[in-house]
Amino acid sequence: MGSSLKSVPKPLSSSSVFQVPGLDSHEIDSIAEKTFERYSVKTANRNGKGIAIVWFRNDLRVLDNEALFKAWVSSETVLPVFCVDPRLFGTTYCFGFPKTGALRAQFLIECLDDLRKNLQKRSLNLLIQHGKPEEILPALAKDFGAHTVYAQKETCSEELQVERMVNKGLQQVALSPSTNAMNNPKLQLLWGSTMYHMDDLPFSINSLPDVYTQFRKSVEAKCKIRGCIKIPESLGPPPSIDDWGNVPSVEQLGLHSEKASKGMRFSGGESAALSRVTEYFWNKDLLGIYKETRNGMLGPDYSTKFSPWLASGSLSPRFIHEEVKRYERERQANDSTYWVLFELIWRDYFRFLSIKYGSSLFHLGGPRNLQHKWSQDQRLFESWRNGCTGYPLIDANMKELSTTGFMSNRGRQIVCSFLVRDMGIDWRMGAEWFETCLLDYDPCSNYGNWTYGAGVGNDPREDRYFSIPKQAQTYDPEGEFVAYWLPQLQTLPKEKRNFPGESYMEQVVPLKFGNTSLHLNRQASASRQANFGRRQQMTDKR
Ligand SMILES: Cc1cc2nc3c(=O)[nH]c(=O)nc-3n(C[C@H](O)[C@H](O)[C@H](O)COP(=O)(O)OP(=O)(O)OC[C@H]3O[C@@H](n4cnc5c(N)ncnc54)[C@H](O)[C@@H]3O)c2cc1C
Ligand SMILES: Nc1ncnc2c1ncn2[C@@H]1O[C@H](COP(=O)(O)OP(=O)(O)OP(=O)(O)O)[C@@H](O)[C@H]1O
Repeated sequence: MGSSLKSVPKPLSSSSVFQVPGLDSHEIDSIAEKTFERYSVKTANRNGKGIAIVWFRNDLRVLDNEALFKAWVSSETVLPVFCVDPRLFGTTYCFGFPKTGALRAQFLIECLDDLRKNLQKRSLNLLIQHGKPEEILPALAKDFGAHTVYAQKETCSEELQVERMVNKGLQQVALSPSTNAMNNPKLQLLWGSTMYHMDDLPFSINSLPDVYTQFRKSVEAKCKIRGCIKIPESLGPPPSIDDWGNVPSVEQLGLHSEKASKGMRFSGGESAALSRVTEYFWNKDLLGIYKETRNGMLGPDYSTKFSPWLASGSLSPRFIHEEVKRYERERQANDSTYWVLFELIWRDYFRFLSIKYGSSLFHLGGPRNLQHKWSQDQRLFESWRNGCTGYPLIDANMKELSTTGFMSNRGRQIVCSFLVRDMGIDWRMGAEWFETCLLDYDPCSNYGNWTYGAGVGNDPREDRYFSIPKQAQTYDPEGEFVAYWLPQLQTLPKEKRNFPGESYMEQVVPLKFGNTSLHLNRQASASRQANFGRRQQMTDKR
């Protein structure tokens, strides 16, 4: 990587906001319309009876949604439901941060608006109810006499617990004396979140390789990525419902509305997701240089920015795969076009790891159950969280996170390493703060990457130290990124912006391996490696 970082257009002014995708609402509607047309079928075999419910979770899309398609095939009427679960707006497990920050709540609201609109175009609607799925779904199944509730399968314990309770609630419907003898509703969970289908893996989940490369090579050699599920032009008729419920406002979710005042502002929803794919692959033709730009930090175009839509399920990874293949046929195939799939396989891998390792992904010792003395020093943690550590590269990244709900992959690795290695802070504090803020929060990718960053993940080789001076020199050599987020650095000469000395703020901790020159870092590192109780590498590759 290093100096070969190719650049893409970057923000010019430090107060500009970049809408992602950067298209107006007419263009977005038109791209969504055309994509839906390509993925629509005029007729499909519908042979079911009665009513089926679709319980939308993290699959807020119409295209390539197996739960929606199966519900349609197996019924005469589909009832699509989203439950605004109050637990999602509570607090994180250990440290009591908001479970969903205002920026992600806003993104979710836009996803729901768009999902409703796209269902309405296909003669359906979205019922929005406030409350717990285990209370809402059995009540609806009973009232409508539904035979099945279809939903996308999740893998982490909080979601699994809800699945169990919904299942139990549905069983009780069948036992209730007032229930029609025919009404015995079932919960049918379908796999849908990954690019490679779980049923197609060449090994059982318990035998999932602990080394990513082994996993990747094996699935690439032995599995085929399934095609997207096409959608019937009409999903109607809709059930007869007087009040379909309103999409909530941020305030109704108990949060204060926030909008990114600078940096990127993402538009939620499937239409925006499909438009971002078109913008990045086709309009701007950036897919062909992705591998050379992906380690950037500034602006919307150094990487795909698909993650917020993938996390909410507004975008199917199989759709991205089909678009990559189409681009390779129609434009060019090179390392960059492959590399987007390579990264999506990382995403799949973390999802499958969450099944193999269960709750240990969230525990301090991680999947390897390593014991290490961690600090929970509040002052240090807050300086990290608020972007006041005295290290511009850390502070700029943390300000981007709280202002926009996004941070580059490079930034995430650097701030994670700093919190864990240089500050020695309990990694779960960082992971929970990410859980609050990230638009793309996904328990598997978030906690999976944090356990790797903290050196407690399943693969001991993913145990890395990121040297801030080296990262700054390599990935922000002219200090453009730090000056964008920390305008007080703009007047400094470019080479000083990441190393401002006393003209910036005091550094809250010294770096574990020194912070003056790379040469010194390497010398110092040799003598201090033992501190962490295991081997740490001065490598940047990922
Ligand atoms: C500490 C830490 C926490 C993270 N938390 C999350 C999270 O909660 N949700 C999330 O989606 N990603 C997370 N990531 C992974 C990665 O940083 C983001 O997926 C990526 O920055 C999103 O930007 P992009 O869509 O432009 O990515 P691109 O570079 O364009 O990559 C394309 C897609 O590949 C996937 N991908 C890329 N890198 C990774 C990775 N390391 N792990 C898993 N999937 C990857 C994402 O789905 C991404 O959208 C985390 C990484 C770190 C180091
Ligand atoms: N989707 C999720 N997002 C965030 N955290 C999650 C998610 N799913 C599970 N967790 C976390 O996983 C952890 C383990 O949950 P679980 O109730 O299974 O714990 P456990 O194995 O009994 O652990 P313990 O005894 O330490 O509480 C909790 O911290 C829980 O909040």
